[in-house]
Amino acid sequence: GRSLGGDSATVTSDESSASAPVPFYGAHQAGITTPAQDRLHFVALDVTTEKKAELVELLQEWTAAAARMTQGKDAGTFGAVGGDPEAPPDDTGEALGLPASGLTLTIGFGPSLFDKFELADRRPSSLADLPAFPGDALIPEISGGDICIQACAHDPQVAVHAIRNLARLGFGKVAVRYSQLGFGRTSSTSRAQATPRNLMGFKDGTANLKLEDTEMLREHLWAAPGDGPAWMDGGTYLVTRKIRMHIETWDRAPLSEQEAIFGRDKGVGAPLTGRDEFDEPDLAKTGSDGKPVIADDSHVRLAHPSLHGGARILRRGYNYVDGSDGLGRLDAGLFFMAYQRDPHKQFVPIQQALAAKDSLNEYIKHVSSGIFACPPGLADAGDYWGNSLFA
Ligand SMILES: C=CC1=C(C)c2cc3[nH]c(cc4nc(cc5[nH]c(cc1n2)c(C)c5CCC(=O)O)C(CCC(=O)O)=C4C)c(C)c3C=C
Ligand SMILES: [Fe+2]
Repeated sequence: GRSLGGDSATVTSDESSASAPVPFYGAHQAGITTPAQDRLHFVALDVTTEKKAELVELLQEWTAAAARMTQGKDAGTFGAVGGDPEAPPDDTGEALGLPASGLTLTIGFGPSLFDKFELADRRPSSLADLPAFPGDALIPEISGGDICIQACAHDPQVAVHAIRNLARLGFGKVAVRYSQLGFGRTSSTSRAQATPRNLMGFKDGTANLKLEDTEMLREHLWAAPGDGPAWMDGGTYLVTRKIRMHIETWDRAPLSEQEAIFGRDKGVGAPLTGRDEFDEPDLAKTGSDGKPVIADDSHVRLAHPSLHGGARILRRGYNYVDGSDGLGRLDAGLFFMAYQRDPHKQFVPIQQALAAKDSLNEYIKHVSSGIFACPPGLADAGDYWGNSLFA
């Protein structure tokens, strides 16, 4: 990992997979199909400089720092303690001695960025603002953003360090709009991962798109040539929704009601029509009362691809607890993140169905929303975040 004195990080073979680095370069950005790490620090920023050249320069500095930090190195070449004692260090230091911890840094560009720097004609139609949904209680101050950066790692200190150093580099050019910490990944994105649980106690991620589903990822995740502007080929679109849970009310709901809401069993995670977690839900099956076993207003039925022309999304959300709300209730829920080829054909119809009649709605409230275009991956150190957009 990072050692005192800066640029000498090495990865030794005895490092466990939780501490090992994830490659930064590749056809697609890391942090999307990367098996979901345990921790999240997500930040949305607004561009404050009016000079395009300053923004491009920042994106280049960010890319260099991200390439270093994801490999377990300091943000800058001198490091936290290796530089001129009369100057502020080029790394803040709180990750000294810590390994890469699976850190991934994933960038996305929000619709509002394209109102600046005469970028309007480069804005993909898939990046159109999301419509309002019934029940939305969005707080503008924690929604939107010109740019987002998702930091995921197995160590929260490493994720926080990465975002802090990128924000530091952005001083005077961008301003942090909001940021969100998350824990306990609420989705598995690989078949090798056990399915984790959300704060309602249910397994979350069972029917998710997984990195092994190469064919489905091509169809549902990655923007392809002809989809939109060429700068997004090989990229994908991120939708974020901060969804607060009325935890105390939920905790007083009977188990049978909780299971009916999701259409799945709480222990194993099996559909109410099956026995094992990965059994396919049988949406046509009726019980002895003649009603569907998986209720018409259950979450799994309303979100199921069969109701949305086969649309699927890659969910990659995290649990959050932001302390308590001053009224004796936990301020907690799900920071939902989903990647897809076109949010207006995937997230939007699914969320329209959920917002209209999901029985879960009694227990949740959407308080923040974001949509971002995440460009393709970088080939090598000569490339930088946003190169395909600004070039
Ligand atoms: C619009 C997309 C979705 C939102 C918003 C959403 C919120 C949300 N979900 C849970 C918990 C579970 N979701 C589950 C399945 C599931 N959810 C979505 C979409 C949204 N969820 C989809 C597409 C699916 C898969 C449907 C299918 O193909 O069967 C499950 C079941 C287990 C699983 O497959 O992951 C749970 C549990 C919460 C708590 C929540 C908001 C707080
Ligand atoms: Fe869901």
